[in-house]
Amino acid sequence: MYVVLSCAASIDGYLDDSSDTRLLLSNAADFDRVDEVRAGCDAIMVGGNTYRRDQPRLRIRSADRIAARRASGLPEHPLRVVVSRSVAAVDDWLAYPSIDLALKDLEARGVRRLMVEGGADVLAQFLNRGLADELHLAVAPRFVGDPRGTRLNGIAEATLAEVTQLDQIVVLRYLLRDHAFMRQAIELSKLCPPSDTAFAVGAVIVREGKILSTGYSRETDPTVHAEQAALNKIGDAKGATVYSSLEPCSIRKSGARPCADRLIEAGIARVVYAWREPPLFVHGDGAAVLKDVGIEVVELTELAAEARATNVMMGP
Ligand SMILES: Nc1c(N[C@@H]2O[C@H](COP(=O)(O)O)[C@@H](O)[C@H]2O)[nH]c(=O)[nH]c1=O
Repeated sequence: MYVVLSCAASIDGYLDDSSDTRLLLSNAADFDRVDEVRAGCDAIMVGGNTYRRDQPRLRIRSADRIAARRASGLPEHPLRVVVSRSVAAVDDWLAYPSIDLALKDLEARGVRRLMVEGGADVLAQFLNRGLADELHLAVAPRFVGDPRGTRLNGIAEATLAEVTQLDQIVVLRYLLRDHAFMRQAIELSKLCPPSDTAFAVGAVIVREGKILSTGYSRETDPTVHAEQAALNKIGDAKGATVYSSLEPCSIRKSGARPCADRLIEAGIARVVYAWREPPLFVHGDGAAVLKDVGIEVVELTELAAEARATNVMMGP
């Protein structure tokens, strides 16, 4: 299940103040954006406090979006879910005593995309436990300054994927799994048969939060690169993200087709790498080649040392 966290915060990071009335931080355009995200999901979740205090409707507002869902065979609205030990299910709401039980049952019900709209406790649990794929944060141009209000708390690693301005609101879209997938790629690099003349690299190909394929250097023959090995195992990688512990190559000493070209040809949408290729064997600029054709490229410099450590020829 792909999990999208969505909330609006003040400049000072508050999701809500301590008053009984709902704090509206979004503007009309932003509520419309939220409506679009809702329409793309199978279920929407809130916590018990939000359920009690806000009495949220969690319905799609746009008639066009409802019609589009109906036309594609979906129910008009996503399922409505509350996680709380004390709230009982009413109307068509689904109530669960814990996030774990909710996720298990929603998965069984065929929910593929879940949106979580709050409150702070539920969002923090998803962040702290690494259960979420994306965070959409709308920042409103005001301060709340209420020490008894609730803030967006949590410990997670995030990369910025998109910034949108809707009049006075800035919407930040963060991806929350890049670091975990990169650590998996680095683990794969440890499986590479040793070589003094080539790097040890691991690669993971992911689409919509699911791993499509993995590979590592020299996995299937003495010259194969990690991205190439991973691509070779699947027919379709269109729109996927490739995590590679090393920047994809743009030139190969052997004259073989560089990985950057292979990634472009496969229709890869996004490339994340940890370690920029040092000019040891060739002078590569894979990242630039990929960016030139409009592929989103992200460098996780904070994991570069870990990716490099597998390569003993680089010295300590
Ligand atoms: N106030 C606020 C949000 N509040 C969220 O929306 C829910 C209410 O949904 P509904 O009853 O369908 O309008 C509420 O319970 C809370 O989770 N969301 C945002 O994007 N921006 C905002 O400023």
